[in-house]
Amino acid sequence: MKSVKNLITKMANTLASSKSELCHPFTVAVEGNVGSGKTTFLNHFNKYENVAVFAEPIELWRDCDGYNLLDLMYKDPKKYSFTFQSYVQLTMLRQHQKKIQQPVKLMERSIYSARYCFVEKMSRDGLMAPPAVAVIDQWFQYVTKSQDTNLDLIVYLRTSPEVAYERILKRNRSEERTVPFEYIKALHEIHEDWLMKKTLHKCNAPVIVLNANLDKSVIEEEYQKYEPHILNLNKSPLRAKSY
Ligand SMILES: Nc1ncnc2c1ncn2[C@@H]1O[C@H](COP(=O)(O)OP(=O)(O)OP(=O)(O)O)[C@@H](O)[C@H]1O
Ligand SMILES: Nc1nc(=O)c2ncn([C@H]3C[C@H](O)[C@@H](CO)O3)c2[nH]1
Repeated sequence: MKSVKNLITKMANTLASSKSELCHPFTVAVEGNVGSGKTTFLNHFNKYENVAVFAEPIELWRDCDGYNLLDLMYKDPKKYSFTFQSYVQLTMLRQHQKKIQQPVKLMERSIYSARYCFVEKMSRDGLMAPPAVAVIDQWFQYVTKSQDTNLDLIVYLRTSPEVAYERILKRNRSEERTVPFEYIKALHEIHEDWLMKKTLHKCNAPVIVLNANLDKSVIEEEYQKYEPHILNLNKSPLRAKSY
């Protein structure tokens, strides 16, 4: 009788853990400077069927009811920073909320880097006035406390500003043509403070750091080195508590 009871308990626990995985997949955010190679990294993981990959919703930012908010932001940041970040925060929330069948969710950036890196930079540069920052932050605090935006792992594609900038020029995205090196350098320092020194804002998950300066011809090995962590093959313990 005892063995049947144990068997039923075991089955119930297995069911519960698989159900919880369906509701709360192991969620990984790939973070890094502009041009650090996030899209390229995501493409490497697209081949795994148990990973749902979500690229940054840049096409939404390029066409919000017919407006290219990304272009407007880069062309007139003082006028459009708040507008752009409001929409980025909404679209990133939607990415966090997307339900998947797979056990692992891999996202390009997150609602956290939008707030902690980009809004931070706009605030420092006086491109977003303090009242506007306060409103963005109130939404950010409310959303990250009331919705499941938790991350289980952050992959930091760490580049030098010089390498990132060189790649931006080579990719030649139309909206980024006016982006100066100083912006990329400052954004690099903000990522370093957030993810390496952990002196800026909260770092909401364990961070693994990849040397994203490595050239395309050899970087696959760097990606492969961390696959067990990213695919959660070691079945990490229960999810971190909500933030
Ligand atoms: N390891 C690498 N070596 C050389 N070039 C690379 C490497 N990774 C990416 N690139 C190239 O650099 C450019 C930027 O790469 P990618 O679009 O993946 O960066 P990203 O982090 O997604 O940029 P963004 O933040 O702007 O979306 C692309 O032209 C890409 O082909
Ligand atoms: N200002 C600002 N806030 C964000 O939250 C944000 N997220 C991404 N980006 C910019 C970087 C690339 O040009 C392009 C693609 O990543 O979009 C952002 N820009």
